[in-house]
Amino acid sequence: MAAADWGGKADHLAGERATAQFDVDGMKVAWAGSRHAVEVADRMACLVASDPVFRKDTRTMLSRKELFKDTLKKAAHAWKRTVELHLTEEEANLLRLYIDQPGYVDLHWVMFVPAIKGQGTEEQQKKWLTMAYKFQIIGTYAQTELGHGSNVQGLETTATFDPSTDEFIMHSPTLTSSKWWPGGLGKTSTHAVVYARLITEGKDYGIHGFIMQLRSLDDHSPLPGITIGDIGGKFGSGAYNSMDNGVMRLDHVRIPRDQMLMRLAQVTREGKYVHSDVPKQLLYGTMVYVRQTIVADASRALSRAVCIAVRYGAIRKQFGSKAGGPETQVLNYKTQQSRLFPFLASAYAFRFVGQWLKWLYTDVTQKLESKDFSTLPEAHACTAGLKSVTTSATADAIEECQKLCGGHGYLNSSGLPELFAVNLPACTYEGDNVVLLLQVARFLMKTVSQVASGKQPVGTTAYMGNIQHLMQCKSVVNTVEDWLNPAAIKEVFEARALRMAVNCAQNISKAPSQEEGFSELSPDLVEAAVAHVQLIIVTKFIEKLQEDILGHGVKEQLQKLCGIYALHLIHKHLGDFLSTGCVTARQGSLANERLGKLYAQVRPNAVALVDAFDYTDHYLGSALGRYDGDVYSALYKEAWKDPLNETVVPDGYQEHLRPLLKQQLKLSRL
Ligand SMILES: CCCCC/C=C\C/C=C\C/C=C\C/C=C\C/C=C\CC/C=C/C(=O)SCCNC(=O)CCNC(=O)[C@H](O)C(C)(C)COP(=O)(O)OP(=O)(O)OC[C@H]1O[C@@H](n2cnc3c(N)ncnc32)[C@H](O)[C@@H]1OP(=O)(O)O
Ligand SMILES: Cc1cc2nc3c(=O)[nH]c(=O)nc-3n(C[C@H](O)[C@H](O)[C@H](O)COP(=O)(O)OP(=O)(O)OC[C@H]3O[C@@H](n4cnc5c(N)ncnc54)[C@H](O)[C@@H]3O)c2cc1C
Repeated sequence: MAAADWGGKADHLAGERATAQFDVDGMKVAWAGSRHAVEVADRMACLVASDPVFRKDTRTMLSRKELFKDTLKKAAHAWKRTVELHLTEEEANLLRLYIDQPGYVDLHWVMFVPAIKGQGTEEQQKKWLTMAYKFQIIGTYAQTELGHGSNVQGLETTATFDPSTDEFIMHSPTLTSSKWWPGGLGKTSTHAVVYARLITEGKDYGIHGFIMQLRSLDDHSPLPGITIGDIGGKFGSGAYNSMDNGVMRLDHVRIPRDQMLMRLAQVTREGKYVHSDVPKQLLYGTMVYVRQTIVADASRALSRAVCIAVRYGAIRKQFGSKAGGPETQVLNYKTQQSRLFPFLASAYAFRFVGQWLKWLYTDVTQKLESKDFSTLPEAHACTAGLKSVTTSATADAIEECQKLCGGHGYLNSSGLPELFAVNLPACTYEGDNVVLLLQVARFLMKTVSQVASGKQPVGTTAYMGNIQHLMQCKSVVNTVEDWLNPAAIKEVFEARALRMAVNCAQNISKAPSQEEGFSELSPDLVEAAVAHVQLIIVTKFIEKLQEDILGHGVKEQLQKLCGIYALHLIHKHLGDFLSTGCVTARQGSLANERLGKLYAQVRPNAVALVDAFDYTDHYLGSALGRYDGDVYSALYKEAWKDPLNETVVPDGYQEHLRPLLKQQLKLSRL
């Protein structure tokens, strides 16, 4: 597909593609998850790339107002095409993804609709989702406030029941209770699920969700008592500035009682508070759903950055033989490989763990429907932990890819600054990554204490049941080749994760109270949580390799990437592995030696491995990452599109530059 996009011009990367030792189409299927997934993704990517309305090559040069209007235009056009072409939900989601411009529709589909699905009664779903599915209303998710984001229980907005009118009075009692951040709230949304403290019969029952209409469906003006605006420009050009993140104050706004989302709890006509038999944590269910989707987003963002850096690294040449021979492709430098190939491996690792997480989420949702809530804590820990580890690693990697591309990586036309700016907030939204890792740590501490009392852990913590062995085992690795053994790799990751968790639990137990111990040890707990999450990623990669993987050489390449993913973590976190006694210094250096060999084996396949991501030039949006490798022509062409180049002599010359130059010239003649 990318070849069609490239239009049959010279392929500067043909030599690189010729050295691939595997079937790229087979790898595309492994990456996408199925042949069907490749086909739909291709079709939707081409639809977007071939439609002039979805152009984005000058996006970073637009003013905020122009960018916002462009987003409205693209969203409306996407909806028109969705209806005209009778796209399925899967196709429509992909269309939105390839348009690649954050906007109100993300919040509408990814949070507003799921919040009503998860927290609304059947009747409420029927009423509100019917309108939402037809875009008769546009919704957002208004939880965070100026004063509180992470601490959801600390939110201040109130919803006070008035039995005399059968209404809730929605109110922002303080400046810090202003809703702050919700996407689409600023200028677009007509409705929102608003989270507020429910007060009835004089008692505060904590945070609950309410559906509120915010703007008139006739002229879009805010309804009486509601003050709304945009919170202002954000990091970088283009990027997340297409989104109208908003601020909202409510002044005693009345809504009917039946607009409280009543699946988890109800308020009766008389004002009695009644809690259902479902756990109250389901209030957080929308966040669990979105965290799961963010892992897939992270692998996509990381793979885009890696695709750009690998292709450019194969084109870019610096230095050469002293005898005047050809210069060296920068991708051939070992330092470049050791910085870049772990990201290539991570992109595949995050992709596969994201596919597994989607399965886990579906499984938990089915269990919840039959009132089995037993796997909810694990689903929370897995989504929180994986969201955290994958988004942090992705943001760091995109930044490093910019450096890997040298000066040209710093240009907007490389695509990397925008990719970084748009993915950086994923470390914060849907839960700050450190706050989420502390949730994982809490789950681990509980599991350790259950193991100590003889309970057998299940799922992703099942390894903790093997405590006798894992607390004292020594790695069996004796040669460089031994690090090829998945069982040997898994064992050291399990031992490291368990020992770090047990160390924390033991140290907490020495503190005056559990709470003080947890707080004092929180930096160690975060590291223990990261070790546990990295173990999940490594394990799921190893399990993926046990599946039927079709295509010549595909499995072999994935085995190498799995090795790189695991061994680069051992290298990076060697302190953990040494201090917990899981590996010796010698085994650590054997792992590093193995890593070097794997980099050399991946090198001839690097360009083909990023081709397998199957991105169009439109989606990649990078002069450096073009499929045909014609980097320099593209950079040169892109430069001339800058508004500064619209005139040869710049605006401001007559007022500021000319007088200065004339003045200095006059002075020099005196
Ligand atoms: C180059 C250009 C590219 C352009 C790209 C363009 C487009 C992209 C294209 C597509 C993108 C597609 C999709 C994008 C998807 C999403 C991104 C879109 C938009 C992002 C919008 C962002 C939205 C938000 O941020 S919404 C607000 C989110 N807020 C948070 O996450 C708050 C975090 N805080 C919490 O979750 C909680 O407060 C807390 C930290 C968990 C603490 O909770 P609290 O109740 O105080 O209690 P505890 O006492 O700790 O816990 C009590 C008990 O409950 C358990 N618990 C907690 N949470 C959960 C849960 N979620 N599920 C289950 N159980 C939970 C907890 O463990 C504890 O249990 P215990 O008592 O047994 O220990
Ligand atoms: C681009 C973007 C889009 C967003 N979209 C939405 C949206 O649509 N709807 C919505 O409701 N919200 C949205 N948000 C808000 C987002 O969910 C919050 O910003 C996020 O949950 C973090 O909360 P905070 O800003 O209060 O950070 P804070 O909690 O104030 O974090 C500040 C620092 O304190 C640390 N910290 C906080 N608590 C602890 C603790 N217990 N222990 C240790 N360290 C701690 C954090 O690690 C962080 O370093 C969005 C945010 C962004 C950036």
